[in-house]
Amino acid sequence: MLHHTHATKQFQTTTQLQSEQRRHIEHIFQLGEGLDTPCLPAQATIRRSWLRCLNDYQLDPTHPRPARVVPQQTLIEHRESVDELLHVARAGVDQLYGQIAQLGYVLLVTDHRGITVEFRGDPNQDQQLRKAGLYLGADWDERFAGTCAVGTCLHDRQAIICHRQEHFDASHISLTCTAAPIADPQGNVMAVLDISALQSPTQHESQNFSLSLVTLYARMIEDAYFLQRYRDCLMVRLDTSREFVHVNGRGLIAIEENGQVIAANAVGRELIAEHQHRWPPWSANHTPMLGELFECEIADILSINSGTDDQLRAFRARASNTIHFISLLEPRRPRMSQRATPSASELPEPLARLGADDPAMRKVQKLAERLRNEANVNVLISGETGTGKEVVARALHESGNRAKQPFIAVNCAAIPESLIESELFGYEPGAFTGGRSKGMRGLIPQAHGGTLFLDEIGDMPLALQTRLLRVLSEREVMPLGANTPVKIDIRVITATHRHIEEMIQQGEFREDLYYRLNGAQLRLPALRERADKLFVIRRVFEDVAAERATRASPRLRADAISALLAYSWPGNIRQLKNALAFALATSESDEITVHDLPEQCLSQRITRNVAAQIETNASEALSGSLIDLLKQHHWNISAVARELGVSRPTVYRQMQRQGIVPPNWQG
Ligand SMILES: Nc1ncnc2c1ncn2[C@@H]1O[C@H](COP(=O)(O)OP(=O)(O)OP(=O)(O)O)[C@@H](O)[C@H]1O
Repeated sequence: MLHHTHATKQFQTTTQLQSEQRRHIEHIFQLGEGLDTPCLPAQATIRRSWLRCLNDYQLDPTHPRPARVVPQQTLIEHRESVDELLHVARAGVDQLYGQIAQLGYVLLVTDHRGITVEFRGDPNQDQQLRKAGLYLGADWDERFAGTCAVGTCLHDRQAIICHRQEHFDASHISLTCTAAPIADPQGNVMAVLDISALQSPTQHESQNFSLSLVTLYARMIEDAYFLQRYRDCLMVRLDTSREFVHVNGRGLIAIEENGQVIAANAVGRELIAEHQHRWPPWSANHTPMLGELFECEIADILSINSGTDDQLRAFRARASNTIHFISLLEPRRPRMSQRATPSASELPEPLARLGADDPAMRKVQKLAERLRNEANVNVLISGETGTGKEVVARALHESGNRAKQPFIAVNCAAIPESLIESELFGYEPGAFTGGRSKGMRGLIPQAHGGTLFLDEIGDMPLALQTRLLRVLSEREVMPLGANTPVKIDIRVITATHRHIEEMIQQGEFREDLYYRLNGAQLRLPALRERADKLFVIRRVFEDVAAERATRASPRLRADAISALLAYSWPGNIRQLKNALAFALATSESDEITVHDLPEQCLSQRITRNVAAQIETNASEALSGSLIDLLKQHHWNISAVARELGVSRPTVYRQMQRQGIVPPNWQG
């Protein structure tokens, strides 16, 4: 009997919902036809979004779409792109969820494309939540899901409630969702924080508190991310209330020691905007001095911690004439030339030098530390071009017990296919025409006792892969023309920027060799993803300046740092190094400013297909004049690569494509 009543009730609810959905669809069409009735949503943002759905995205309200959850691999890629943010946000996400879980809400964090990359919800409601799209991997892009809190928040870049019938898609009209954007230090939305519930009271006002809560947490996460990003910098924290500066100072501004602003959080950017009387407020090309924003000397700011008991001081903002209370946060890490970090100091020096505090790099450093004396574990280093694969291979070698033995680096893309075998294995006198009369000791035997680093392993021809496999399993090589094999004891490190798994599927790389080489894998992060980007910029600047050794001590000004931080670096550390070398070579003063940087570093951030893009750029740059350039540089490939701002392998690849063979390789 109980069962029966329950079934009847469910049936009524379903039919009731269906008629509500029909009415909802009618309302959407009414708006589309330009009618205005009291049943239509009051919020202008919602109305505009409905019209976008109808007119721009051509969504059909009569065809509600089931929630779309992206495949696992795609989800992993989306998560990776906001990995650092998620890491920083975790505590805030858990705290917020702790406050709303009892009220029947779930919590979502999406990336800037609307894909749910973090989720908290009641596992007992798993089925229903998944069906409603309240799930890890769910796609809430407005163009797909229609008007919804996440998608519309992403479009309008502001916090929003999307309550029940305000959703566009009829299958979402029982949901209530509230979302707020999370912006990066440049003000670009990089994620959205959302809380949603399957059921809620009908009144819109019931969600006002959700809006305050989500907005508050989004700001806290944004600020935590900002503090993490700029923790190597001096930072001022400010608020118009003296009591709140230390606990919740709303403004954060990272500065150089001379008071030059490097970056600011949302409140800080507004303050700068007031000063600059323009919008958008933030431009890497124009960063003011703190003394331009407030009536103060930089010395007043720098002495805050020692000057007053409560460690804050009041300054008047020049633009608004309001008083701000300012406290000073010292950098958490040692500045500029102090290289070691507390955790890094436990690492051997060559490994500690690789990074300051980036989660992916820390993983690499820790794993390398464990592997440094494990010569039997072959290490594969992967990462985009210019991320420092060879530098890491050397650091691994130098930190281990083979440090005093040879480190032989072989670029498989740089040696012509016809010579690679003799170069690697060596040859006996008279083994082939064109060879040296005394024969040659191959690169593999040269690495005996030490480390052999095979760069661009994906470019090794298939036939040679078979021979390499044999060398690795038998631990001996047979030089060309020799009768007896030579015993070798080598540690093998390989590197690639290609997807070897895909090459295996296409039959271009031997699977058994891959497993043999991939005893452990070190994945290097792209420069644009590194949390310690500032450290890398400063470190590379020091290296480049030291190499030149022509100036006393050049300085990188804050405006230049800010531009370098904002750029996406498709060519990674190599490109950064080239940009800084260019700036040092062409600047007329010891202070490198944003105006000294190559123009490309000031352009918009590139986010997609970066590796492909640099290859294309390189191809274009190289297409006509490569042979002339090579002749001009007396066939010095490194010099040509430097001039073009590309890697040596890229030059080699282009040479291969264009059939150019250096004179000393022609038999
Ligand atoms: N941690 C670092 N600190 C300073 N300079 C670095 C660091 N890592 C890399 N570099 C510099 O960046 C440049 C590129 O490094 P490297 O050749 O190791 O990259 P790669 O990943 O092997 O490149 P490719 O894929 O093109 O072979 C080099 O000039 C190197 O000195």
